[in-house]
Amino acid sequence: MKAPPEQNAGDYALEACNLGKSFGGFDAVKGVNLKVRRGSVHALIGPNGAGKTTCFNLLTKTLTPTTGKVLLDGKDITHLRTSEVARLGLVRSFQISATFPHLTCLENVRVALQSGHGKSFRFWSPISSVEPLNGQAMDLLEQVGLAESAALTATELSYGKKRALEIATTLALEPRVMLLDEPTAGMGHEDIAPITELIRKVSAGRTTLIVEHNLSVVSNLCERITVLQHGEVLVEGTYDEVSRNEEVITAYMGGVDAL
Ligand SMILES: Nc1ncnc2c1ncn2[C@@H]1O[C@H](COP(=O)(O)OP(=O)(O)OP(=O)(O)O)[C@@H](O)[C@H]1O
Repeated sequence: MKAPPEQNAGDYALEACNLGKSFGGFDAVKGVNLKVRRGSVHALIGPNGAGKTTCFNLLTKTLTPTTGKVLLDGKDITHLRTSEVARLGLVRSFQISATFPHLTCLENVRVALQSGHGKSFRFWSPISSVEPLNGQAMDLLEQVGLAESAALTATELSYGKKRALEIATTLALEPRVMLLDEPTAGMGHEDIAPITELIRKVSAGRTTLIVEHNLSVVSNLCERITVLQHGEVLVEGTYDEVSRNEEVITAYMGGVDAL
């Protein structure tokens, strides 16, 4: 039988090597090895308390690991700050609370563009200095289906559209590797399909890692899935592989029909 092609570091945009995090002696994440293939959408799933958020925060440099390394395009970024890794193209989604509720969609995206250009947002910036960003901001709103909502404030948007706005502000930072934390959390059924399609669309040409509880979104979107349990990797594979794995069925859901 022909051997599978060798993978090399260049095949992976993001890697965790023996990643660990202890909180006061409690190992929330232990010895995690994760390789996110360039151009793929990869999910991190697991039961409550499995260590997904801690792992996500380690990868996005919001937390400093107790052990191990994080590599971006093979480069060790373990000791860089979030802002430094963002400049290298690793960007995590903003939470809804991080969008400015009383600014319009256009203004929110413009703020993100300004921060991407290395300028901090100033409410007193003369309008003439930010207007050149309007075209770019409108393009981003167009990409996420919010062009017609450009003049609405974030508070006037439905929950699903707020998430789309959050994705537009993430795209404003020109991510090559995009990390999305529970993009469908708290969403009504009607918003899940459009946001899944939006993530599929904006993931094209990028590498995406998502932490997601909704398994139908994961099966729909993700080529590879890593299952965490008790802070460790239980299994990694395609959705079909992990959903048939006995250990995953027992550990993750406690029932054969659950996945
Ligand atoms: N700052 C902290 N201090 C102490 N323990 C923590 C801290 N953050 C997380 N933990 C613990 O680490 C473990 C993993 O938590 P984490 O939030 O990463 O899991 P999770 O898989 O994201 O869970 P959920 O799906 O419920 O959000 C849990 O037992 C949690 O209580």
